[in-house]
Amino acid sequence: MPSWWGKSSSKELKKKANKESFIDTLHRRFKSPSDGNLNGRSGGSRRLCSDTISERGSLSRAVSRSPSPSSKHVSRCQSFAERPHAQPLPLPGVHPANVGRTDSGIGILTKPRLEKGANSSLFLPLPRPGCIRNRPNAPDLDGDLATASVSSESTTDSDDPADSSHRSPPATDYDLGTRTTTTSPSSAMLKDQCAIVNHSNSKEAKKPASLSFGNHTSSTSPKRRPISSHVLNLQVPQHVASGSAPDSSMSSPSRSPMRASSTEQVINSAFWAGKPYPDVNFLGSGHCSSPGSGYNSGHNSMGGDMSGQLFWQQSRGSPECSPIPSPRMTSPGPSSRVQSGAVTPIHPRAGGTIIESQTSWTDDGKQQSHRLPLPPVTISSPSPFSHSNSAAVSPSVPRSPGRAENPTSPGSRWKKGKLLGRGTFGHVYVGFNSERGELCAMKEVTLFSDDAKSKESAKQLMQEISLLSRLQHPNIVRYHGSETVGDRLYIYLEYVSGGSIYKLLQEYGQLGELVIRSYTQQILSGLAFLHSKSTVHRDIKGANILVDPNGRVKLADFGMAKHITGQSCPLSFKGSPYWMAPEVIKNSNGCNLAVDIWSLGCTVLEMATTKPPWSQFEGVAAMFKIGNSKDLPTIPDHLSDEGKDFVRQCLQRDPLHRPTAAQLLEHPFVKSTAPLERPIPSPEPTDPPPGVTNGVKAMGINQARNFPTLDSEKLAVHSSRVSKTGLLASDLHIPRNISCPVSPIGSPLFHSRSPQHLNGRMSPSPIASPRTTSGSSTPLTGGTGAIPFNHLKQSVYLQEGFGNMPYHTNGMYANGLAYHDSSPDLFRGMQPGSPIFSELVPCENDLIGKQLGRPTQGEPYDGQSVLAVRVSRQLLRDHVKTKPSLDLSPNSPLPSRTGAEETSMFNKGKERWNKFKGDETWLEAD
Ligand SMILES: Nc1ncnc2c1ncn2[C@@H]1O[C@H](COP(=O)(O)OP(=O)(O)OP(=O)(O)O)[C@@H](O)[C@H]1O
Repeated sequence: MPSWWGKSSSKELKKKANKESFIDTLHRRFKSPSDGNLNGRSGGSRRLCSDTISERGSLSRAVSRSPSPSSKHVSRCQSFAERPHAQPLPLPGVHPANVGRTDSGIGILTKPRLEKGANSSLFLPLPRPGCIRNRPNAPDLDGDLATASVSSESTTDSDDPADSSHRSPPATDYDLGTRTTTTSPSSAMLKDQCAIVNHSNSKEAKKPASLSFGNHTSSTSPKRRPISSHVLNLQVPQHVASGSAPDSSMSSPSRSPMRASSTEQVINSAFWAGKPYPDVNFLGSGHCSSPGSGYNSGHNSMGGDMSGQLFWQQSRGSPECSPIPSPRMTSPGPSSRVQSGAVTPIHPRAGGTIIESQTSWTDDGKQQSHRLPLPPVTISSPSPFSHSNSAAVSPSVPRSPGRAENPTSPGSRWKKGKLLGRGTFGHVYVGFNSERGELCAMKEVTLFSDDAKSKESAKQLMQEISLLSRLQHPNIVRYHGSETVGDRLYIYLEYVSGGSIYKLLQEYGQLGELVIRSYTQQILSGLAFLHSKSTVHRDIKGANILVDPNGRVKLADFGMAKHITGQSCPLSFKGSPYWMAPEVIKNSNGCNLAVDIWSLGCTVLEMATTKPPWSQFEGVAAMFKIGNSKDLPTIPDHLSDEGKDFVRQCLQRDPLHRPTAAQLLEHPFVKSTAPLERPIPSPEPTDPPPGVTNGVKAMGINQARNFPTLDSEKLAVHSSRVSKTGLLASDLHIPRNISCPVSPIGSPLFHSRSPQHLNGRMSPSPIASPRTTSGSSTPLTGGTGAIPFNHLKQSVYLQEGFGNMPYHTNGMYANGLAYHDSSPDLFRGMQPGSPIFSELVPCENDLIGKQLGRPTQGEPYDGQSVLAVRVSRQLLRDHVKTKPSLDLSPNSPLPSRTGAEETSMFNKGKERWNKFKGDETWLEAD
């Protein structure tokens, strides 16, 4: 055992207690009814130190033994007092060799002391430095957490992330020791700790800051800050919405070599030379989004570490862990994030490390910590997150596949796979459900409680969870649920395997305009939906936009998102510098939602050039340029006039002049955008009648369960566009490459399968047609009945069952299988108001059906069923290629057939499909 054991263990003991309280608070906040009457405060405060330590050990052991979430879990929900085998951890100062590590992993020598501590009013009798003052009347942890988001917006003391991460090791230990001597329970210890941190921060804040955002004028000399740590820690005084400084990679001293480099550059920059730009009234909460984005997921998000954001670096390599592992990601070399400690999830001591490892590692470059021994006790209990923050809040949101069988522990069904990327809060892994064969993205966050950064991170995570759980849109990454497992929080998200736009740009260079148009259109679609929910993303940039293999785009990383209640509200200093709107930098009033539009304009430029605007400037200089000049960024010549105009529209300095996302969807740059998706080959059914089942499978469970939820708001948003556009058949954009929907695979035989047939987890359709409900319809769809239907280039999504497949835009999609082909014949002739067209148009609770003269009340929509039925059967007829013969009229008979006839028809269809597939000419005869 290294010599630092004693000191470190003392620190660990204290941190453990604090962490317990912290996690307990999380549990209380997300406590499910099943958790019983968990008095968070008392429960947490009454915990004995020994219990806490013991549990920690248990957790640690559990982790090391089975890093997979699927392993037995230890829940913080259970009272430690209920754990008979809980045992204390080794005492500080005890050499590991002397710690009798039993099966329970308990250091025998530690027990008496711990018990003593436990008996002495539950506190660890650690020294308390007299220089540390307790915060008088400090609010309890609940309060802290409950107002976590507020804290950053209302507190007067900025939680400079640098403080926590850059305190000298001795001071840190001293502080930690101090906390442990408090006579309060663990929760109180956390409070004290927070007080200490705040105190520290306060002191730090009193120092001349290198840069002060806010009404306070920056008044510092860069010399006042140690280069290695604080130079780039922008001290961000709060304005209305400020407070704790963000989590901070900003404060991370060594996120990456590039950061170090950047630091030097910053030091040498004019700005840091003591010449702040007085005209730039930097205000805000100090939240500068994901520093992890900074270098890991796209950089330049302001989250504290300006060192990683002040300079645009074109070739950082893949900032994220590509599905194709890059050396950077896997190499432990100096440039790797792991080594750089770049992306510390929540707490610097957790970042960039293999949590499962008990290997000590440096903290702040000087201090070491280690994992505690692991008792054998592993207790699995429901996680508060699982209940209150999971998809359970929305019946239409699919929880993790395992939830149906094990609703209390979704994570137990997911196995952690390869690392996808790292962010501010933690690591993101592929999750695989070996029982379902499904994938997800698991964001793993280690929860710490001993500093303001952790609280801030927790706040943002909870905010992200809260928002995402209510957002269901094809262009927004899907949230499946979350849970706490031990001291880790797992957030289960839709897996978008293509990575971010940023990553694509870094790996493949600038995008072609058609791709830019498509991506932009989809981003806009997501933003329009998000804004319709009065929610602003605040961190739109390439790194936070994921792309799936089919070119579908999804907004991600809602850690900075905020629900706003009015048209405008005080703007927090959040975002990524290069993408940040002027009003955010200047804190002028404006429509909050418009900040996303500005960022979108920057993102368009990013897609066109691989760099955000003003990337030639250092970050702060760029911010000055954005916030204090009248200049517009250079728009590349190769962008079309429409593209240039689109960018100019977005980059209007007056936010009130910027079009809304819904309005921009009408911009010619994106209005006629065609989807990029390629046809999805439809596996051939092997057996006729069983082929029905095969066909269903072929469509994919994920597809079937990922249709967007029927959302009247969505319909309203899109229908409003429709109403402006007018319903002209000529506007119908039928993309090329019809795929599965017209395949005979989607024969009427499919109709007999109810949605539940897919996997028993699908919910009944709220828009099921009589045929569907009778169990005979919904061809092609496998029963999902979902139709993200875009007509007139409008995105209208209908869904039943699970929902949220990123489908959208200028294609007609049914059942997760998009009509990719501009096979106009199938739809040509459909006029607004025509029966078939009407059937394709969702009519429930939207304006479209009314405009089309369709019944809008009481008549379920099943247009896709009708269309699919007719298309399928037409394809089975002799004159398939003779498009004029296609009778898509809803009045065309749908003769009932016997099973044998259906089978025969299916076989014919299959044969014909095999003949036709791959031959697109038949669809282009006209
Ligand atoms: N749903 C997902 N599917 C695939 N990859 C993902 C997904 N979510 C995140 N990732 C990957 O993980 C990386 C980090 O994720 P994310 O940005 O959400 O974490 P974060 O902590 O919020 O980061 P940030 O520092 O940007 O706030 C991303 O850059 C991306 O590469």
